[in-house]
Amino acid sequence: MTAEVYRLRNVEQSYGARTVLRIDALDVQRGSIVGFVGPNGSGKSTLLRLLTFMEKPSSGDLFFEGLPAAQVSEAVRRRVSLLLQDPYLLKRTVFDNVAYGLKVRNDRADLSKRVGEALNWVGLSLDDFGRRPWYALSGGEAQRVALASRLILRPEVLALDEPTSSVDAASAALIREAAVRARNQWGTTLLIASHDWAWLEDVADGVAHLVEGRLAGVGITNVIPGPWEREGAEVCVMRLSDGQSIRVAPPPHSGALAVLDPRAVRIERRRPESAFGENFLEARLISLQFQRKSLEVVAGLDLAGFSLKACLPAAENDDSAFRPGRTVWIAFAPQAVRWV
Ligand SMILES: Nc1ncnc2c1ncn2[C@@H]1O[C@H](COP(=O)(O)OP(=O)(O)OP(=O)(O)O)[C@@H](O)[C@H]1O
Repeated sequence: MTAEVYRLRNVEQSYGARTVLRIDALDVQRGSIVGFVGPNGSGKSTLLRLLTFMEKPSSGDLFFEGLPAAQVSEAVRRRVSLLLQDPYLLKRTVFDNVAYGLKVRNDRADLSKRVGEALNWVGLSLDDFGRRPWYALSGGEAQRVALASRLILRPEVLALDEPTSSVDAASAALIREAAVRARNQWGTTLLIASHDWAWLEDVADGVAHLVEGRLAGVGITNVIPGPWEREGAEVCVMRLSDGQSIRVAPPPHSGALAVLDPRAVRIERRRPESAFGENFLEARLISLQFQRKSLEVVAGLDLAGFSLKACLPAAENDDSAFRPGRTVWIAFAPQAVRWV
């Protein structure tokens, strides 16, 4: 078995004449947790459908465990499971829903015990829920039953598409714990599309940012939205609604995305005396979030209506100089902006 469970090269997905996903390269290691974040319509669900064999890419190479996707057997595909935001349950009891996958596989040994265990993983008991029909469940319970019906199969890959966005906080916590436990206990590779950025940053080995169907980067990333205007041959400008502007080198082709590493953004408390060669902009500090893994503090900034992130080493904020609500100055070099 390869260490890489997925390898994608130049994968595109189009619907009619519209290309909605264009992934140049993506590798996923076995047993890793990969998060996918991005605005609505950026292609997260489409990518998860390709990775779980629900759809075939329009073009490009998708390898699963070293094999081209088209050659992956039905038995192997069944070890890959997708949980959607709105769970689909069979019009049967909770027990039947959770047991269904095992029955289809003709694997009926200790059925009740295994259904009970799978339900326990998501905080439900067989005694209380086993005989309940599908319609007598809250949204959070239904989502947990749907997850249990996948966990009982001990999937090799579990893809979760916005698994917690329409459930309450208690159900969300149970879903998050059960998914991570599957990875820790069985080595299940987790692919998670979510707007829960804080959770992904906490548990994922890498968080991939999708913007307009393309991978804008892995880790905390800024995409500067534009629109960009040419100012001579060497400079492109984005004009903000408050009169400020951002200047960068021109893109290599139209349609490229401007990406700015948050570690390349400096935050200053006062207006700098000289702005020569750098972008200096007034911003409002909205949030500060400590990252346990990197020991950094991520500052969320509002810049005339669009948000930007900057990383502060934790020690730098010892004197609480930066507090949410304050006006600050941010600085970054034009060359810090990459085009992808
Ligand atoms: N079957 C389809 N036919 C046509 N267009 C589609 C189809 N599926 C997705 N799209 C389009 O592809 C783009 C990406 O959609 P996708 O659902 O993958 O985005 P997403 O990042 O998951 O969005 P959200 O966060 O809103 O769930 C959207 O513009 C969507 O309208």
